[in-house]
Amino acid sequence: MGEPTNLLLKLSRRLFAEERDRAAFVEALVNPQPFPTAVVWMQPRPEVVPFAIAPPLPWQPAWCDRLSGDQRPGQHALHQDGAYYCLDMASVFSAGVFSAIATPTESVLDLCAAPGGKSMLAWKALMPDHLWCNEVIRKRVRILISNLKRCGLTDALVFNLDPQTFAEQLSRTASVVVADAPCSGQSLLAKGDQALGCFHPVNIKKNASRQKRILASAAQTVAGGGYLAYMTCTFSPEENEQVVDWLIKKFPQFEAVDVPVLADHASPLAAFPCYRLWPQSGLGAGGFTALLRNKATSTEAINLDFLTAKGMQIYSVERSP
Ligand SMILES: C[S@@+](CC[C@H](N)C(=O)[O-])C[C@H]1O[C@@H](n2cnc3c(N)ncnc32)[C@H](O)[C@@H]1O
Repeated sequence: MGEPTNLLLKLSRRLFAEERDRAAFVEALVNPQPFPTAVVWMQPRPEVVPFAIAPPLPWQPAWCDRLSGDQRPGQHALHQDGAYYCLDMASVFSAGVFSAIATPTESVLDLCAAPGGKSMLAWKALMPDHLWCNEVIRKRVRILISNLKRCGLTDALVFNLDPQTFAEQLSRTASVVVADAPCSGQSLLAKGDQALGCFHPVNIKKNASRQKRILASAAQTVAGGGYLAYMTCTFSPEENEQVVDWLIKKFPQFEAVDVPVLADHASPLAAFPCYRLWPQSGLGAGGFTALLRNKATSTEAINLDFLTAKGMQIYSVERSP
């Protein structure tokens, strides 16, 4: 077992009142354990699923399976065929907020999309007429397109733009905007990955500023009556509850809404609804998620010229027999 740093111990004291909970949280980060993988079925689930499946969780959609034990679904031929997308259960947890949105939706904009997990989950959960997937880092666009193409989301449009461009060009347009924001990545430790400086106050502050910038653009892009889903894979309140609190104050037309399937995971660190998955739950590496609704009514028509000029189309590939 590794030794916890002072910064991790300090964070644990801010997150939990009970010593037992602090110890379990710290242990999950310094002594990583394997987490179950999830598969999201992008094609109809075969009658015989070639994996051992764990019992479903309350927030797990019917088109998603949680695998038991140490299985490698990414190496199966069905994966190459685009039958499913593999991800961490923490992503499925965060996407649980989609269950509180009426379907079908007109348009979903995923502002921080690569490699594509939340786009896939949004597409399955919300059945949008339009799926717009944006990734600001150019070299990550390729993996995003490759995953969307493999899984058959060839109607999606892919963008490589700063989120501010959407606020300008698709102002008050999208039914749902997803901001799975870059963060300090503290939950990566629970998976045994490195997350250098993830507890350092300067790093946390820098991430919180970037998250607020992204959310300000996101808020301006949501149509009247539409939704903004905010999620991270980190634990610092500065990047989670405090960012949502900032958003509600800055854009008072937004309110955080209840997500009934996540009720057991309500964050005790906010007076409004938002949700946390802890790494010590054993269900996933952890994360934060919140759903905000735009109470305003004004909506603008889709700017088709912008979509045509900046959206990259995904062409389907012929599958080999
Ligand atoms: C947590 S990852 C997204 C994971 C993805 N949503 C998924 O489920 O597969 C955050 C993404 O935000 C992108 N990003 C970094 N800086 C950004 C910025 N200033 N604005 C928007 N996205 C940014 C990163 O390149 C990264 O792809």
